[in-house]
Amino acid sequence: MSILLQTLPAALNDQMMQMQTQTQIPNTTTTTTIIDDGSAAQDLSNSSFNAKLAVTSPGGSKYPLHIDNPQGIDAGDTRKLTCILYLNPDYNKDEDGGELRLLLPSSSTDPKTEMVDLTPEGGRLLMFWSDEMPHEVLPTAPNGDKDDPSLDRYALTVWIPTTNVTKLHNETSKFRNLKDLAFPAS
Ligand SMILES: O=C(O)CCC(=O)C(=O)O
Ligand SMILES: [Fe+2]
Repeated sequence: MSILLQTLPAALNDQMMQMQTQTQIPNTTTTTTIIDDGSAAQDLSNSSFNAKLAVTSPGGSKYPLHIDNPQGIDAGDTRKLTCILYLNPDYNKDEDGGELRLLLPSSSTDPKTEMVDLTPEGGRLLMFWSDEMPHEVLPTAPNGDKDDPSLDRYALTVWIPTTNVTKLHNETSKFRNLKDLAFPAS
């Protein structure tokens, strides 16, 4: 784990690691990357990050639809990349719930979103832009006993800031309209 955390920002700024849009869903793969294909030089920090280990209780706990960094520099928030590593090795997709739901563009020409649900299987690493991607966590083990610790959902999130605030809420991103589509009243 420590190796991952130390090398991830540098690797993401490496030309060899620049991602094209790549969505691998679901069960036979452990890595899912949903990143704009114009991702060269987002100026990700290689010296700082925030991290959170979230333990979500069974019995239907959920996390509502949101964008991690909706306001960007207006709120003093420079987080650009969200990386989530799921940690439940024995995840049971029929009972354990807690899928991460992403709202993605239907197509490059269609002003609609489609939902993509990803199971939080242990070992899956998911990355997306913190300032653009609407997402929510569906109920965790909705029929499970809320006091059963074996049903707890574990997720380690690392947020990596950009050192260049012009990269936040960039009007040239192909995901720039997702916020309005996901939150039409706001
Ligand atoms: O645990 C997850 O799958 C996502 C959690 C999340 O969206 C967040 O902490 O902002
Ligand atoms: Fe989030």
